[in-house]
Amino acid sequence: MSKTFTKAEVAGFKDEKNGGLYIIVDDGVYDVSNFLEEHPGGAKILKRVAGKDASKQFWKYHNAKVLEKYGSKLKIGTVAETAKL
Ligand code: HEM
Repeated sequence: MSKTFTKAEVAGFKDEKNGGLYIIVDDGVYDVSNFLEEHPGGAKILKRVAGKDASKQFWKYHNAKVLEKYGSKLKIGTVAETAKL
């Protein structure tokens, strides 16, 4: 089940009580709604970047193994626009 999202659509998912929390890492969209309590780095930091592109923060604290392990569980789609300025 993979969907294509625009960044604007992902931006709408930043509230636990209102649809859930999505974050963007590179060109992937991850639903971290049910991962908040499980996240070793804490729920607070994920809530802070919810709805946004958190690639920079993600790669600061994790390596590719993290996405290999959790990616299939949390990834719900990809972002349509990948252009970086
Ligand atoms: C798909 C999303 C994410 C997953 C699956 C994930 C998973 C993990 C895992 C498994 C760890 C344990 C350390 C390790 O094994 O490397 C961790 C630690 C951590 N994560 Fe995340 N994380 C995600 C997103 C984020 C984001 C977006 C941030 C920052 C905004 C963040 C900040 C941290 C921090 C600060 C730690 C603790 C590092 C430490 O104590 O050394 N994580 N995360």
